[in-house]
Amino acid sequence: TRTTRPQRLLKAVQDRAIRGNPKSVISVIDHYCRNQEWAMNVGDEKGFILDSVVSELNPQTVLELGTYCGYSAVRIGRLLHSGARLLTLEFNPDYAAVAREVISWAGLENTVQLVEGASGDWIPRLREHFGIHTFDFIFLDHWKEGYLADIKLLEECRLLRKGTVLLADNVVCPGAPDYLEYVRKSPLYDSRYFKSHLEYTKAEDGLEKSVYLG
Ligand SMILES: Cc1ncnc2c1ncn2[C@@H]1O[C@H](/C=C/CNC(=O)c2cc(-c3ccc(F)cc3)cc(O)c2O)[C@@H](O)[C@H]1O
Ligand SMILES: [Mg+2]
Repeated sequence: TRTTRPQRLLKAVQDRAIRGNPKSVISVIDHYCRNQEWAMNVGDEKGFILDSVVSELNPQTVLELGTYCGYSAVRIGRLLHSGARLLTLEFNPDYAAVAREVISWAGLENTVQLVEGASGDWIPRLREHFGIHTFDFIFLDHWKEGYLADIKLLEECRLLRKGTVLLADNVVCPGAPDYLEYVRKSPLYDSRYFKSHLEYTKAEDGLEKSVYLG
């Protein structure tokens, strides 16, 4: 049977990227998705904003919701200092299998841990299962209608602390209106929009950065 888009993206990484070199994995995926086959990675333009938020924060514990092919897990993981860890949740086993290969090709298997399953099932178990106290940084990039439920669940599970930064992809395209309204209205958050473009296109999109005030 035909290969899937994630499998073709992985093949491009294995054929063209240098093993153990996250920067080359990122540039191979961006080149492939810009020139051969679009895919819903955060991409290079919004990725640059993601990089600056992570670099400024220098987080020790990071959570990502929605791994897909592992592009943003590699983007974030490459910037983490020794001892820092990224947990990334992915419920589609085919995407998870591709993402594990991409993360391993980048040489980040000791920094990035992919956990297979639904965010709603796993968030309540992260503390007891992984010994996580609170997260320093959270990247939301899974189904857009799931953003709001998951941020509320993270609050309930007390996995946020004063200063935890949440960064949400696609708040304009495809859009996450209920999430945006919540973080912009809630006194619990100090929220700011970073205008950018939908990956590999000229369409508007952007990232919402929300700091939990506790
Ligand atoms: C509750 C739960 N738990 C665990 N994993 C979960 C999960 N819910 C979803 N996932 C996983 O996360 C990824 C899903 C990503 C969804 N992203 C988008 O839909 C998306 C779409 C566009 C887009 C924009 C314009 C268009 F015309 C078409 C598409 C751009 C983007 O950047 C996107 O992120 C995917 O790997 C899915 O399996
Ligand atoms: Mg996205």
